[in-house]
Amino acid sequence: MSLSDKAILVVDDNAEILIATKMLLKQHYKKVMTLDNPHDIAQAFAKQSFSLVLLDMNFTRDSTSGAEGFYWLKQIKALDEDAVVVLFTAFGDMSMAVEAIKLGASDFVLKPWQNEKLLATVANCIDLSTQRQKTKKLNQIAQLSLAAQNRPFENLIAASPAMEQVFTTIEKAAKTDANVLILGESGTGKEVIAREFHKHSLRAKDTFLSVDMGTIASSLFESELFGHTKGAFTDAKENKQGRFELADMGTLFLDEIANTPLELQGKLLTAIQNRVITPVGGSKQIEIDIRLITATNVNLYDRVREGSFRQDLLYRINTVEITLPPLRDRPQDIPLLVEFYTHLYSEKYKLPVKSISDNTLDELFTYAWPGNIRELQHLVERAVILSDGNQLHFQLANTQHSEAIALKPITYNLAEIEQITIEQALADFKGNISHTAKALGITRPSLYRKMEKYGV
Ligand SMILES: Nc1ncnc2c1ncn2[C@@H]1O[C@H](COP(=O)(O)OP(=O)(O)OP(=O)(O)O)[C@@H](O)[C@H]1O
Repeated sequence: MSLSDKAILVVDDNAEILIATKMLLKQHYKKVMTLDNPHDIAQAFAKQSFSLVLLDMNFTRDSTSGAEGFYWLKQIKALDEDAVVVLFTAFGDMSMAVEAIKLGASDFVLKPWQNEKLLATVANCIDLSTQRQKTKKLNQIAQLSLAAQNRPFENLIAASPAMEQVFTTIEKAAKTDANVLILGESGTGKEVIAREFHKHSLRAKDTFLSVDMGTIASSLFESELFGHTKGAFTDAKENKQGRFELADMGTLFLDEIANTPLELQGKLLTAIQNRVITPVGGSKQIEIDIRLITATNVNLYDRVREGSFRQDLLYRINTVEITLPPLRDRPQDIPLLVEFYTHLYSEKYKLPVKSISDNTLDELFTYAWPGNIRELQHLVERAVILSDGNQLHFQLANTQHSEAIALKPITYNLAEIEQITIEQALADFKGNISHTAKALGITRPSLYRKMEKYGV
């Protein structure tokens, strides 16, 4: 029989009772600690958490009132409001039992005890403690409205070669616990890809917890990530688990990692490196088992050079690094995304599914998509609602491929520029002559002639 690793604390002033309970419990539980002086309880709690405390009711000689037991029970609850305490007494009666339960004890055991009965009570109470922890964690996750987001993501549209590469990386790395850093412009689908990693990982059945580091007030960073104990600061009315603890056994996704204040980056690094955290106001270290995925739309390497992001942290989080291409570099995905979102929003708003003209599609191919897929999604939604007739019309901002605007031509020779543009367009449209010709604003025969002329 394998021993449970739940920790139990036994507090009794009678040395024989401590020896007997320890011998009995040690057959089933790896960690059994005994104390003959209740004044040492706080010190023991500062060092580790206990799944159960067996507590005597009377410590002073000839005392039978149980008042001491009640006092120490309250002290334990003040140290850890979730502590599961079972009271022991040789002089127990029903009124004492009721009083103890009212004060937060989980059960009551009369001395002398029967071994089987004591073991059954301990096992039940430990189950209760585990259940209580789980419920608390689920409630907190639900409060963060993350439970709903925990469903697998089904709407992943991608057929471009650039995205194929991303999928190959996911296939290779998802089942390892390697830290993943996802880079890419805003709206390119970094969170979608993080969820995809989780969905294909060995932790898929556990929580995927997403934290937007850009929205946490800097004063609350530490407590949001690592939790706090009751009274750690003015508003800390009760113990609260941080996101690292809530994501235990699952995946923690830290979005906008570049927003982590420099003074907290060291603590983050220690937590990731040692897999332990210390809640604010607490002294106990808590072990955590998470898979870490981070994302950012800024250049972290530049941030390291500027001194606003720690290099050691970067090298800790980027074991696997993925750069998501902007939408303008994956034109093959545009028609698929438009079609997907057209159906989605037509259904949502109970409107007929409209088609898209070739001209409009051309406009979408040459558009720069500064907001990437998020922008496309919103534009399609608006077009589904507002377009007259049976075709979709898009209200595009006045931007063209940013590279075309941003980059100076590498040559001023018009023929060379034409050749480079044709080669680039052919690569973008994966050799599709119709789409390339449309994007270039020429006919298919004209494109063939030019390809022949330049030997493309
Ligand atoms: N491949 C895809 N197929 C369908 N929809 C997608 C795809 N990728 C992203 N989206 C949608 O685009 C929107 C933006 O995606 P997401 O939030 O993952 O981007 P992000 O890169 O994390 O953005 P930010 O940097 O602003 O946090 C979401 O509504 C998401 O559902």
